[in-house]
Amino acid sequence: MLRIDSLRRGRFGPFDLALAPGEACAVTGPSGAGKSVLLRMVADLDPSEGRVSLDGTDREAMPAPLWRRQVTYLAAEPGWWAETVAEHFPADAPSRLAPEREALRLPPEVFGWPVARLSTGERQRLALLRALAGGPRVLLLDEPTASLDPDSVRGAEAVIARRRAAGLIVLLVSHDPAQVARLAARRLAVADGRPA
Ligand SMILES: Nc1ncnc2c1ncn2[C@@H]1O[C@H](COP(=O)(O)OP(=O)(O)OP(=O)(O)O)[C@@H](O)[C@H]1O
Repeated sequence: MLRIDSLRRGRFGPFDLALAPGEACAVTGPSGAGKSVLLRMVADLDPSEGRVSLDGTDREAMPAPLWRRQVTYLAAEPGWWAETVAEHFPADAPSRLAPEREALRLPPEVFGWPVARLSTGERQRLALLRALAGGPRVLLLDEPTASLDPDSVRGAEAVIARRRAAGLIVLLVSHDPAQVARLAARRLAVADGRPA
């Protein structure tokens, strides 16, 4: 269970939310409302006040890198820090993530590609695969399919749905109402930095 209690930072919040394993909640609201700020606070990427816990363990009780491996944020524009794709993944990723790579319509050779040659959509699909590689229990998805063609959107949604069936909790920011309806049974509307 992911619990968010009175999570706030400056003019953002307070936010309260509880999500059980396998649940997905869409964070909706206009541009600039504070959706990404909320996701970044949950991932402990920005300082915040309030309480966030996973199965009763407060995030303060564990080192930040361990928290972020369990509660993983996928930015709308993910960063790449090494030359090749493979350097961003654990060594066993090509075999372990093969079914998900395939569902995302990426070829087996993709791990050998230089990051510089990746298209925008390839970057977005690889960033989703990278976020899944650490085996997160909570995935914070910030417009995860904004640059994808319809077939790739379906592939990404199938990958997310399969992980949810295995217990993954998802917080999803999406501006596509149809995608929100497909992926998330719950909604958290945000306006002017607060729950609306
Ligand atoms: N670290 C920060 N500190 C203060 N203000 C911030 C910070 N990050 C973003 N903001 C501002 O807070 C507001 C909300 O930003 P945020 O990125 O959460 O919007 P959003 O709801 O995700 O919008 P979009 O749909 O356009 O991505 C914006 O006005 C932004 O400029």
